[in-house]
Amino acid sequence: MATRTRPSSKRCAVIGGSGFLGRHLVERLVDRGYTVNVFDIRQAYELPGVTFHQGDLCDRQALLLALKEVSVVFHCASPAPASDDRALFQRVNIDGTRTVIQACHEAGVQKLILTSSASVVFEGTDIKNGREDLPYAKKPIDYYTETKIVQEKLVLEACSKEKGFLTVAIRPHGIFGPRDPQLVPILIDTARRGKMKFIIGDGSNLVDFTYVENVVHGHILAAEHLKADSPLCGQAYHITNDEPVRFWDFMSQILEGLGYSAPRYHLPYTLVYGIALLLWLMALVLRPLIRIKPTFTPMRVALAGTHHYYSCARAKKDMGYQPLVPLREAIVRTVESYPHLRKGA
Ligand SMILES: NC(=O)C1=CN([C@@H]2O[C@H](COP(=O)(O)OP(=O)(O)OC[C@H]3O[C@@H](n4cnc5c(N)ncnc54)[C@H](OP(=O)(O)O)[C@@H]3O)[C@@H](O)[C@H]2O)C=CC1
Ligand SMILES: CC(C)=CCC[C@@H](C)[C@H]1CC[C@H]2C3=C(CC[C@]12C)[C@@]1(C)CCC(=O)C[C@@H]1CC3
Repeated sequence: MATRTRPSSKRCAVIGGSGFLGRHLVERLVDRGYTVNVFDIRQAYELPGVTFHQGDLCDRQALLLALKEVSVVFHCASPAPASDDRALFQRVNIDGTRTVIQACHEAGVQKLILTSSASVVFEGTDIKNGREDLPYAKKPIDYYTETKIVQEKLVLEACSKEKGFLTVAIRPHGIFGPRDPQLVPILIDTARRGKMKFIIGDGSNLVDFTYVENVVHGHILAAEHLKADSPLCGQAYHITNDEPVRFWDFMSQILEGLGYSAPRYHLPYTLVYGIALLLWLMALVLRPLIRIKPTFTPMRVALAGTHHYYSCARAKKDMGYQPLVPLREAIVRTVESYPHLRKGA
């Protein structure tokens, strides 16, 4: 058992603090006067006021060292959705989260803030202004989502005022911003391979894209408002930019901002989804012989061709959330942060 001394409310740990969201969160926490322990499988940077603990979150002993004298834990580690590795998702998002909760108990941590995902309610069909009381997806669109659902339930069910252990889940959607290794790089890679010519469906589907600083703001508000007498205990909160945008307009603004042409030709949604499903099945059958990673997975086609935007009214009401950076400004900042992905660079 770890020795317990009274933790300071300004001492926190960020599990997954070397990742895209995690690092932005760490930087903001340091600005706000927190002392931060980062726990991650890799160390990606150095920062004054931050102590790194390298390890796998499934390793309780390693975690305990990072949680010593910590009162608030942010858990934003996960394998990347693109890894599509069921056993890895199960091990890290489910078994690993159980270990995180257990280690929090042993270390005397008072608050656990989980980065969940709005996709826990998404089944590949339209969601318009979805609220947190939508049921969890019965048929999640991939293993990542399947394990994010179980992970969220584990964390919210662990909330116990009696034990002095409070939990909350933040559900962001479509996080983007400087240093994101997914959205802009995937988009530009697709454009460079000449595959960004088509709009899937009629192009009118609205989606939430959330600037990383707004997601960070939601996490810190949640941590600071989470108290035994607050409505946040054991609840999930959507955090978005609160400006749903046409998926294809958003993609076009990033593409054009970086000097590429926006897609112009339309393809029927059901046709592209059917082809993606076929390719995915073929990849599954051939997996023992050869590992293929198709660009157009059914999950990606569903994300690109359906409405999926969420209400953050609950976060506004319970924790005074308002996005800090509007979408237009967020897109400008993001485009400027990727000079190496500019056409011709
Ligand atoms: N990006 C998005 O659009 C959205 C993200 N989310 C959630 O936000 C969180 C952060 O996402 P994001 O910043 O994009 O992801 P990143 O992959 O950038 O960050 C996750 C970090 O966790 C680390 N990690 C993975 N497995 C382990 C492990 N077993 N032990 C310790 N550390 C580990 C990763 O290391 P390594 O890179 O080596 O794997 C990485 O540094 C995730 O929980 C994700 O599900 C939710 C909604 C949308
Ligand atoms: C809204 C949301 C949850 C975004 C998450 C990030 C990624 C899932 C997207 C980032 C770039 C997107 C993209 C496509 C699908 C979804 C993304 C990977 C396509 C592959 C969809 C089909 C195309 O025509 C090309 C797109 C490239 C960019």
